[in-house]
Amino acid sequence: MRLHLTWPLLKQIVTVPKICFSYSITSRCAVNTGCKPVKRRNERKPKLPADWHTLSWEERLADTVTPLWRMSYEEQLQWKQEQQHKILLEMTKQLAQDSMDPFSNDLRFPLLPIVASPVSDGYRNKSTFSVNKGVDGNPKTVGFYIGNGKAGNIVCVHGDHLLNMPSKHSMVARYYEDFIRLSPLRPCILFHDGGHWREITIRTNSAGHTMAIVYFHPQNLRPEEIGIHKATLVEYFTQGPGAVCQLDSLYFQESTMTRCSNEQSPYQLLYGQPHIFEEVLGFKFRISADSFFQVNRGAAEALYKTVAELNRACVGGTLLDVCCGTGAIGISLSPQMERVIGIELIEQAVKDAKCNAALNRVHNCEFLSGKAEVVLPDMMPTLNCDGGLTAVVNPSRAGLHYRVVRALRNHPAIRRLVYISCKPDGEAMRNFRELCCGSGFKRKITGEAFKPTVAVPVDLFPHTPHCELVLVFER
Ligand SMILES: C[S@@+](CC[C@H](N)C(=O)[O-])C[C@H]1O[C@@H](n2cnc3c(N)ncnc32)[C@H](O)[C@@H]1O
Repeated sequence: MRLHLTWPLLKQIVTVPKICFSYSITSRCAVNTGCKPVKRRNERKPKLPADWHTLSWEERLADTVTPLWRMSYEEQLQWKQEQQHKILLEMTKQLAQDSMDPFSNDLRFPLLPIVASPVSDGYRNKSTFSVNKGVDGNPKTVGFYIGNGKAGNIVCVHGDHLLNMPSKHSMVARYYEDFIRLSPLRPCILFHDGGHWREITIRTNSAGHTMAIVYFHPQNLRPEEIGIHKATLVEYFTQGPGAVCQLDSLYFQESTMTRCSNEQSPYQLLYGQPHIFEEVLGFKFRISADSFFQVNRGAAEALYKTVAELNRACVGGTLLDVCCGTGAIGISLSPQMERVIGIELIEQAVKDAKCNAALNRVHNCEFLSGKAEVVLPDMMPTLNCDGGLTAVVNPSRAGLHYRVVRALRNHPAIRRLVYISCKPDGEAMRNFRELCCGSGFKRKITGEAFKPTVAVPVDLFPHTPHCELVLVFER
């Protein structure tokens, strides 16, 4: 379809993108979390078909970002259960080595059946699309990478066919592609090579609201020049072809690094509502552009219910919600606790968490801003532990800093700790060993060792190899 536009800033003839509204996915997990880059080499994935390089680009992309897509959801759950069993066996082996106990190749605690996601398709509420050279060589293609920079074989493929993203995300990405193709500015593919248009992140909620965040490299443009392109972008999405996306918020970030926090470079609201809201377990959550929120709302409810069940033994005391994001775990557990203290690195997320407590009339939660490794060790000695003290930790893939584990372990009042990890075979494994090792293992660990007592996988990421593992440690 060709449209003759009359809107002032882009008076051109535009071909509206042919959009296949099925599903697609982001190539990244949590972003803006301040975590270290993740090594993907050791990731557990099913083997690719032998003729992988003869497959279509779409199949190769699906095999890269949703490698379980060929299996039924039942088979996926079984596969994940087996993977979690292997990871926990490896953990048991490492813990046995640390304590010089014999290892008999069995788990010494129950691994409960994986909790399924209530929705297996189109579940993502956040996706980040890259800009790079497409299959046809067009450098203004918005999608997901296949290949790698070192080998120089990156191809950016549209993700419309992928199974885990709502069609709205593909739609906004396609219109963003159309917009940048109309723009006289180049895409920013390699930072040292110039160009401006970078990724787009799209967030949606169950009420159908949509937030888009456009990342832009300013290079040497003057603020007034950038202002013209921002105005063009707003016009495209409010009065031009992109208006069909019905964005509720449009943000813009001038970013010269792969990831910038709001403090490093503010998220500029160009249009609409400053926040997106979501409801989880009857609580309402405000989510800012920079804040983490679990990508699968329905499965997040299952996760938080699981944590609440496992925390039952600690009802009534104080809960430390370490790496609390917008306060989802602490607030959802607040009815069973006397007091909740959340700690979070991202300032916008802490503001959200405080607002969320107020929004839900929850009066027993407080949220502290900063690195857990700085905040927690100073706070621990001042805590009133009458009624008991417990912790739920849910760090990024980078795991907890050693100082956090040490502060938790050295506090005698903590008898039970719930560790939630989406990558238990990564840095979290180091934390499991630090929690369970003998006192002499590392300097200044004086507290009694923990032991794993039960594990429950919860599937937040159907079609991918990942799930969340909830692991309870007690002493
Ligand atoms: C996997 S998210 C979990 C968020 C929250 N528990 C939830 O369920 O929504 C991890 C969170 O840890 C935060 N984080 C990362 N490094 C941190 C640190 N050193 N200290 C405190 N928080 C940190 C991230 O900003 C992110 O919000």
